[in-house]
Amino acid sequence: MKPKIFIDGEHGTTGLQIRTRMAGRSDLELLSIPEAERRNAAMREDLLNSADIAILCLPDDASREAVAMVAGNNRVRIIDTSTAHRVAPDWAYGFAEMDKTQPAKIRDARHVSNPGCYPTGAIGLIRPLRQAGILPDGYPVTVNAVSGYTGGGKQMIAQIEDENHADRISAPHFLYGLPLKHKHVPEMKMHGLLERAPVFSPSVGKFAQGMIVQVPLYLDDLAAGTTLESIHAALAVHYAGQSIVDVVPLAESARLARIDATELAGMDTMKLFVFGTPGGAHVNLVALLDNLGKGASGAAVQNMDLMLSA
Ligand SMILES: NC(=O)C1=CN([C@@H]2O[C@H](COP(=O)(O)OP(=O)(O)OC[C@H]3O[C@@H](n4cnc5c(N)ncnc54)[C@H](OP(=O)(O)O)[C@@H]3O)[C@@H](O)[C@H]2O)C=CC1
Ligand SMILES: CC(=O)N[C@@H](CCC(=O)OP(=O)(O)O)C(=O)O
Repeated sequence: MKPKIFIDGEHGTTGLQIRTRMAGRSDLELLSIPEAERRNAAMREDLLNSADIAILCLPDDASREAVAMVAGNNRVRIIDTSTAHRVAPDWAYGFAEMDKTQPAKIRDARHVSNPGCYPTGAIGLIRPLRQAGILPDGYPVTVNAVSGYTGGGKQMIAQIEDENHADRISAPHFLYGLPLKHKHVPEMKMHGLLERAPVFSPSVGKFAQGMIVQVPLYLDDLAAGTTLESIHAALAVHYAGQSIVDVVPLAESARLARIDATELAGMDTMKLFVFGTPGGAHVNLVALLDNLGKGASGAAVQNMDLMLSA
């Protein structure tokens, strides 16, 4: 029997992209809800309870409600793409490359929380340096980022694409999250193994898909003797043996004049760069990804496949 997959929120931005990735998969049976019934709680409850894996592509509150709908069902497994369960101790964090043991944790989990798009970049850069002893306890980490506007879901897409929208956004690039209380900070802190919450400043550019996450650091304030080379080596060792996260060689990074935020649009991989001048005082760590690829839908499909491999 083919595993039954239900995407709750399949007509939204993340859900649609997961559906696209599953098109043509003859190894799966996709359960589907008509678009007009997408908020029909009774139909959703029925489909959620009929699935082997339910992928939640909903706002946080609706995700919590969906989890409650399967509370009495000890068979259905869940992947939640929302923020609702990303620091919950009994949910596996769905970032397979963050540790060598993480794929097995995801494979065997009943409940998997898909990481946020920004945290995928930030944790991807920070965690290996914490584990290697390069980034000291208490270092004041900052994370600056730009996302494609699909990161804001249907509402932001309409605000940017619909010229007649009542709350139209016409800026080519804008900062938001200005009170510095973004919902992604707790997962960056927890899974980045940080003692102090990072200062996180996100922004949106007028392009649909793509993302740059930057973590600038002072070399003097890292472990004694840290260089661009030793940071690069720690990342390269951490990500050896897998094909999703690519640590770009230092010599290749040194030749680049600029980074295009849309370079990986449509792809489910992530590139990590180490920038700076040998002998200089600073290093800028950069992650490049698609907010809807490795940042959301691509990661969800990767997690589903891991869970199905159990
Ligand atoms: N977009 C991105 O890049 C990323 C998104 N995520 C997360 O994925 C989740 C979905 O986001 P996204 O796809 O962008 O959002 P969208 O707004 O594009 O889609 C959400 C979908 O959920 C539906 N929905 C909302 N409330 C309910 C409800 N109570 N019951 C049933 N359906 C409901 C919406 O229907 P309706 O059209 O009626 O509103 C819509 O179809 C969010 O938690 C988001 O934070 C995570 C990483 C990246
Ligand atoms: C551009 C934009 O608005 N982005 C969203 C994050 C998108 C995302 O990653 O969703 P999760 O919060 O579920 O992780 C935001 O900042 O809230």
